[in-house]
Amino acid sequence: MTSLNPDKKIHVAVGVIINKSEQILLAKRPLNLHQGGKWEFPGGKVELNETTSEALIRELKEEVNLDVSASHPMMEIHHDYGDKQVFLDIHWVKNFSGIATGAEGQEVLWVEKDDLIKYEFPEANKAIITKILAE
Ligand SMILES: Nc1nc2c([nH]c(=O)n2[C@H]2C[C@H](O)[C@@H](COP(=O)(O)OP(=O)(O)OP(=O)(O)O)O2)c(=O)[nH]1
Ligand SMILES: [Mg+2]
Repeated sequence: MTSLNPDKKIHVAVGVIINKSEQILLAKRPLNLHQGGKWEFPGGKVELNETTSEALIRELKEEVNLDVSASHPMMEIHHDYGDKQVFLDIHWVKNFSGIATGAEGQEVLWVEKDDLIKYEFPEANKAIITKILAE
């Protein structure tokens, strides 16, 4: 990222959503998107004048139809995919209601923490999985 192109790095709000059974919600990225076909933690781009928590509330309603009441910072990851540079601002989401559904037609799954290693994620997510398993 250079000062001449401050918008080049995409600020993404990412939610590690945990239910009462300690399972974590995964969604499959649509094939046509960047890193398509891989599993992700739901989330999306933070808009101007929006906090990460606000972006998560909006994105998790849009993407998986959950009503989030609070989220808490977990970690930040800067990653360069070559074709795209991302700043992932990852939050824990433990306070929510509703039934998770792929509101945009994507596959969604509640997964046991120990099973996370069985899924294919974008490269930047490795550190997130490590952190979840250390909890
Ligand atoms: N949501 C999410 N994005 C991730 C994860 N890991 C990872 O590298 N990313 C990257 C992939 C994308 O380059 C970027 C998310 O951007 P996106 O374009 O899908 O954001 P969005 O959901 O707001 O999509 P859009 O509707 O604005 O197009 O972050 C993850 O676990 N969850
Ligand atoms: Mg998204």
